[in-house]
Amino acid sequence: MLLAEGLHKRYGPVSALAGFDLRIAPGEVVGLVGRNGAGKSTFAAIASGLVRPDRGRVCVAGHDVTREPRLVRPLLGLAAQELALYPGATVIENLRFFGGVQGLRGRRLREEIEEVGVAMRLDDLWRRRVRTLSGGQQRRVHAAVALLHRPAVLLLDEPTVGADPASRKALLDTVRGRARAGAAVCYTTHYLPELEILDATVALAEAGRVVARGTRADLLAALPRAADGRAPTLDDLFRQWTGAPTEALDAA
Ligand SMILES: Nc1ncnc2c1ncn2[C@@H]1O[C@H](COP(=O)(O)OP(=O)(O)OP(=O)(O)O)[C@@H](O)[C@H]1O
Repeated sequence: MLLAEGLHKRYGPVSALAGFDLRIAPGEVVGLVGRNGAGKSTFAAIASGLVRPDRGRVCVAGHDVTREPRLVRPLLGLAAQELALYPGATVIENLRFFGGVQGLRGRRLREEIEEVGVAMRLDDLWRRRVRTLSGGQQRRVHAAVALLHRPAVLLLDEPTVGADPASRKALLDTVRGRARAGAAVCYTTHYLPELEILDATVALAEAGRVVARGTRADLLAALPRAADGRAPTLDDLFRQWTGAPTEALDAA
């Protein structure tokens, strides 16, 4: 379980988070959406212990991310927006290295690499150096690293950027499977149809806070019907809070 309470973070004059609260239950996928600069990546960086909040706290399974990093680290898997891989090493060398950092050894390491590699369609790429892969392929390896040790909490920040349809499906299926197995997942995206595929609940961030939170059905039920009687959609929800046109989501 992940619990973020009252997070504040400033970068000089910029307020990145201003009272950000979020709770994610085991087995739940939360789709964290919001326009550029709303604070989504800052939240992921704080929740994974990479950045300290000015105020507020994040707990994973009851442990404070800032105060108890050694306890929390094995429970977390982060695929940040920026790739963190060794470009001169092969795919399998990267997975072995990062699996080892997470404490996987021997047979368990081999089995987890095999499983995540097949699930994420990496099996043709094992011996390729990361720097020779396409952007979408690199992002797939990056997400595989986050999944490798079966963390209780997964933080995935726009993991499908640049993914072709088959790779997108592979990743979404894998994430859904991990949630069914009990992981709490925070999934950031600008592509709202992914929330349906993941059967995600929604957290909508705006100006450093979560301004709407709930199941898709509950949030949509609270919206008025359009003048033409059309049932409201997630795009309508997004537009109501951010004023941003829907096209901005797909273009992002
Ligand atoms: N390291 C940093 N230094 C200065 N400002 C930063 C830094 N990181 C984030 N910010 C600022 O904090 C605010 C929130 O940024 P953040 O990256 O968390 O937004 P986001 O919701 O993830 O956006 P996007 O959808 O573009 O990924 C923005 O105004 C951004 O410019």
